[in-house]
Amino acid sequence: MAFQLAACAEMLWQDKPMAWRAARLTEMGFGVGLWNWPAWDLDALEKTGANFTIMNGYLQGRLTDAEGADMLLASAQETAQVGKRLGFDRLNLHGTGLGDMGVPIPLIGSFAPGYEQRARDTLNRICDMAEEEGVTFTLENLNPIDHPGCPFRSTGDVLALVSAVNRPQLRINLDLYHTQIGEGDLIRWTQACLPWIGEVQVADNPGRCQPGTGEINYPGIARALADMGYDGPVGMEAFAKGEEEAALDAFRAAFTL
Ligand SMILES: O=C(O)C(=O)CO
Repeated sequence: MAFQLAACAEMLWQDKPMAWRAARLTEMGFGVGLWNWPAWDLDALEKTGANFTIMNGYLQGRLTDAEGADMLLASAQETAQVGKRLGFDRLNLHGTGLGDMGVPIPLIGSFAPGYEQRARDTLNRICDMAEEEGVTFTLENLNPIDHPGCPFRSTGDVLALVSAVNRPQLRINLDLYHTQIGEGDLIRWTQACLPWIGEVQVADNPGRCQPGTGEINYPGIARALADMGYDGPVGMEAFAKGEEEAALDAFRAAFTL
């Protein structure tokens, strides 16, 4: 059983240019995940020939009201254009942005009554666009401590929405670091999400560093994923404790069966 391993370049070698990081991950045999595309030099990234796996969209708007939904659809479509240019497999609808003064704000939801139906309608519009563009979006579970106020602060929220929309253009980006903080019970949540998983993301807790630096039994999770028949993407979205190369080797070892 071989998983498709990738790592988030944003969190590694933070003193190096992004294209350098993408090239280094490629040399080491990993796919490349990225955040925040407006800051990047797309030409330089394109030249790396990296296998770009998942990109956090630079999103504006909201899922849950007409005006916000139009904005969100437009920014998801811009994300799709950048994603297609670099050949990303998945585009992540990230639930928060940074407002004035760097305070996190919910971008794609709200807690108003009835928000689920409006959110489903907007996600269906995003799926229609994704079908035309030939791209896949994911919705990621976040946790309420790192992302207070975010509507998708539990695995259950994300599972409920993605399973209700139930379209191939919308998958779950199951982030087990966030699940661990929010809910725990990682293997049961993975099993519940399995039919809709587009990617599994990993980091240990506390500290959000590579597998083996905290309390999560990632080799056990890798075995459970294999037993469930999952052989899809696993992305390390984590800081390196120590040297990046050693952190990536530890990640690879945890997910090599
Ligand atoms: O912002 C976060 O915490 C993320 O997991 C980004 O994907």
